[in-house]
Amino acid sequence: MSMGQEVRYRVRGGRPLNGTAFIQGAKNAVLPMIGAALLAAKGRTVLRNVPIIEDVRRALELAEHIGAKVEFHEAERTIVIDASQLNDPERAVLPADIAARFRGSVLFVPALMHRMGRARIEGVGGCNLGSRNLDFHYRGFARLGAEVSEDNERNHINVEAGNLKGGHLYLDTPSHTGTENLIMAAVLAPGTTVIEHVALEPEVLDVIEFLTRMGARIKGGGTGIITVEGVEELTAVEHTIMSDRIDAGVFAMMAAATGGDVSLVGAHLTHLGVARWKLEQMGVQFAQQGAVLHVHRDPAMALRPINAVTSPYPGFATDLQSPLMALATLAEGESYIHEAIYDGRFALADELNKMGAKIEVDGTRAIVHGPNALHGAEVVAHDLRTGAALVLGGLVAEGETVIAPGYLVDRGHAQFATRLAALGADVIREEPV
Ligand SMILES: CC(=O)N[C@H]1[C@@H](OP(=O)(O)OP(=O)(O)OC[C@H]2O[C@@H](n3ccc(=O)[nH]c3=O)[C@H](O)[C@@H]2O)O[C@H](CO)[C@@H](O)[C@@H]1O
Ligand SMILES: C=C(OP(=O)(O)O)C(=O)O
Repeated sequence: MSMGQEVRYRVRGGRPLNGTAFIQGAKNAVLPMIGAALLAAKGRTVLRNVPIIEDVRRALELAEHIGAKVEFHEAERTIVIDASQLNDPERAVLPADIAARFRGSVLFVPALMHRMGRARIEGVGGCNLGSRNLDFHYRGFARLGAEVSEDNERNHINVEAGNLKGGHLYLDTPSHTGTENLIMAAVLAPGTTVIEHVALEPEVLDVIEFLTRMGARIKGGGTGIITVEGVEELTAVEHTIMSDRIDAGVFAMMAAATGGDVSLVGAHLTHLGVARWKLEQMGVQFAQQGAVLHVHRDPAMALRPINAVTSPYPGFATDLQSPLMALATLAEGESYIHEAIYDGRFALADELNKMGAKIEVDGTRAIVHGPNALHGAEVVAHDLRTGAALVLGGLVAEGETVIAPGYLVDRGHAQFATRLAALGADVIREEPV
């Protein structure tokens, strides 16, 4: 696609962010919850506080494709899902044209296994961040009794799952979606399943809460070891999705970059983990007042440089590494960033360098030589968070920054331009005509 035919973000820098912004519901909680809703054979699931993002639209298309009835009431930010008709094994397919557009598609596999006895995965997408294997998922399904085979010629994965039963599972590293997927595979498998070395992310706990409300028996959320007692059926229930800590982190960093003063409705400091402390060290001031997080950065004080290493929660979130890199270009001195989750998440550095930054990358380590006066440029959003980080860069750059493809930003941030404009930023989302 050429730049003229796609959504792009156009940002003119120089205005501090001030005012109140609403933090969206969590992308990385709603996607597993849509997968979990498909486990209920009766009734209608109601999910509230749903972010209006492209990944949710793709997930709903996928749910319809396999036979669910879905309604997305956007004004109410509510999804209603009826999965009672998920019984045609011929439809147990995740087609590449939808599934390859977002990572969360892999979270549909447990529902296909339990409801239809099989699954064929023709593609799984997600941001291109280097190698992103799914071996922990498939190995776990196999230990629960599924037969997983690879069709190398077509690049498909076939899963036969007639008789799942509880088992002892583990993850090599605490994979976020891996944890959610193995829990969902276990909740309807007869017997006890123990899963060791699981993820502790707040979204995982929200998914456990949702599944528990549906009737699942899950213990140990947040401890690193989870025990699941299989139940016979799950019921459709109502749930309000937690707020998106990455969206909150991005808005906080944008306020920091511009020397602004914002109130983030729904944001929680505790969900930021180590990112909170790193931003405080840089000179950002936080105050939690109930469900509102106040963020301030004194424009008269220079931002301090920082060292950060990404790691699973509560470590510094890899999804916040990109906006941190953009913020660090403004800090007085050298910042060191080590990306320890993904081996290819530094595509942002070259784009920021086009805007006047001085960032050196060596494998999974980067040095940001600040401070730099950024200037506008035409830049490429290689992935979702690179896109958001470039919008951050644009907010402090001299002149105009044009960021494309905007689709990647729209995958994960709802009404991004509208919310930023409400804070006083000059950001426009341009649609192709
Ligand atoms: C939809 C969703 O929730 N996406 C989030 C989720 O992605 P996702 O769940 O895909 O990330 P994981 O935690 O699984 O991946 C972390 C690391 O483990 C590796 N790995 C993972 C699974 C596996 O079977 N084999 C394997 O080797 C991956 O290649 C990666 O290097 O957590 C990431 C890490 O916080 C975030 O960046 C993503 O925003
Ligand atoms: C990497 C991300 O998402 P996904 O796992 O959906 O690609 C992200 O949210 O930054």
